[in-house]
Order: sequence, then C-alpha cells, then structure tokens
Amino acid sequence: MIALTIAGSDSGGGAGIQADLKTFQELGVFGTSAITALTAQNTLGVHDIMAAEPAFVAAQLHALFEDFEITAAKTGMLFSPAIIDVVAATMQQQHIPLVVDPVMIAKGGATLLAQQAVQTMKEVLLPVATVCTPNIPEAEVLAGMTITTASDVAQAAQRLMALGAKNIVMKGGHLSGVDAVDTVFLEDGSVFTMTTPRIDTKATHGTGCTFSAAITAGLANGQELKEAIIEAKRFIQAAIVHPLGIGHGHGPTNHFAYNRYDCEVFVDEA
Ligand SMILES: Nc1ncnc2c1ncn2[C@@H]1O[C@H](COP(=O)(O)OP(=O)(O)OP(=O)(O)O)[C@@H](O)[C@H]1O
Ligand SMILES: Cc1ncc(COP(=O)(O)O)c(N)n1
Repeated sequence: MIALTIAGSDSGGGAGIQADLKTFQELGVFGTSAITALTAQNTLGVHDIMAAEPAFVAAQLHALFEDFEITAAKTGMLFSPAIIDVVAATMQQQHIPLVVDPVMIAKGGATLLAQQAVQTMKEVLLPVATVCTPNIPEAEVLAGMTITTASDVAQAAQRLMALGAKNIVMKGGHLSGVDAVDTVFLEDGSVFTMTTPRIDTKATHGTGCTFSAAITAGLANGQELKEAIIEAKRFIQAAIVHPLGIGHGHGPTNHFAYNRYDCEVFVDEA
C-alpha cells in the first residue's frame, strides 16, 4: 500500500515529512512525499524556513499521481495560501482519503502557516478533508472561538464540519489533566473519546504529525476510519511513553515503539 505526505521537512527528524515517513514505514505502508518547505530545525526550535515554489509542489504531486496507486494522503505544514491552493486543487481530483493536520505553529513558537493562509485553508482545504485533526489552539483559530469546555470542543467541531471537513479529531494534548483525551466527531453523527494516560515528558516534538500520519497509514491499508483513528492513538501513545532521549529541547517521539509495547486506549462512545 502507498501513502503520501504533503508537508514540510524537519531537519531534526522529529516532525514533518521525516516523522510521517517513519510512521508509514512502521505501519507497513510505502511512503511518498511532496515537500512544501524546508526548515532548518532541531529540538530547540526552528532557525529558518525556505518555502517551495507552489509550482514545484504541483510538479511533485503530478509526478506522484502519474505513477503511483496512492491509497491515502495527509497534509502537514503548508505555509502559504498559494501552496494550499495547489494541494486542494490536486486533491479535489483524486478520490482518496485525505487527512488534514492543520499545522500552524511549531512547539518552539515558529509560524509554519502564514496568517493569511488560514482563510484559504478554511475555504479550499477543509472541503476536501476526509478528516481534520486540529489541536486546541488550531481549532480555536479555524472555528473562530475560544475552547475551554467539552461543549466548546463540540461546537468548534460542528463549525469545522460546516466548513466541509467530513470528520474531526479534536486532540487534547494541549489541555490539562491526568489523561490525554481526544474527541472524535464522525460524519454519521457519532461521537467518541479516546483516553490514554498523559505522560509527563518534554519529548513531544511532532506528536501531531506522527498521529495524523498513523491515521493516514491505516486508511492506506484499507482500515475503516474509526479503527485507523484508534490505532493511531495507540501508536502515538507508545511513541510518547518510550522517548529516545535525543536533543536538548523538545525531543522526538519514538517511532519504533509501536510493535514492541502494548498500550491501552480507552474508547468511550458518547
Ligand atoms: N503528554 C502526552 N501524553 C500522552 N499523549 C499525548 C501527550 N501530548 C500529546 N498527546 C497525544 O498526542 C496526539 C497529538 O496531540 P497534540 O495535541 O500534541 O498535537 P499537536 O499539538 O498538533 O502536536 P505537534 O504540534 O507537536 O505536532 C494526541 O493524540 C494527544 O492526545
Ligand atoms: C516541518 C514541521 N512540520 C510540523 C511541525 C510541528 O511539530 P511541533 O508542533 O511538534 O513543533 C514542525 N515543527 N515542523
């Protein structure tokens, strides 16, 4: 099976294209990539960004879809309105599941999505998203509201679905509490939460990239969306529980942990 990631390169290897390809590999999927930007980055932060020309992003996508039977794709850092336009136009023509991880700001605070690109993301990318996986700050920006309670989470998810995203995973990594709880809103109206113990660690660089790549790998393998989302939560939990101890800042998660450790994900249907 073949999956595609459309995202930025993280020279430090913990997030972006590198995290996505490692996750695809671990989950038994052949990974292809269209790179939207280069970042000079490590676990301490982003030093510099060089965006790709939108036409070159289009050229990469054309080369991939011309030759490969890609069965699922994901987006990560897209940086500019023009790159989002290219990606949305391409994905509109491809009838495969698309996971949109609406990456905006890196852990260290660097801007990975230009301010003026938020509107483009809402207008052209969310309508082609099979599933969108915002963290709380991203959901606040896209839904245009503050999120503090569970009912805010539900209202924000409804707003993103109204913009065209078919299914939503609201990630709870940025909330407080003893557990890391994600809430999933599916197209058929069903809602469920996924709960794992919150791990007290600094090694959470690229958690969102890894999680969305794992969902994409599951979809590429032909799993049902719900099954792919729950399996992705198991994957990211294993990757956080067993950090690698690399770098001096927010270290990368451990993409090799999944097949070696068994983590429980508690699923609660609302
Ligand atoms: N400390 C933690 N312990 C357990 N699970 C966590 C922790 N932090 C995040 N997660 C889980 O990791 C996944 C990614 O969530 P998160 O909210 O961190 O995404 P993100 O902010 O987009 O990540 P990033 O920007 O680092 O790529 C979610 O399933 C979330 O519940
Ligand atoms: C190329 C790229 N894509 C995504 C992230 C987000 O990951 P994080 O929020 O953990 O910094 C990143 N830092 N770099």
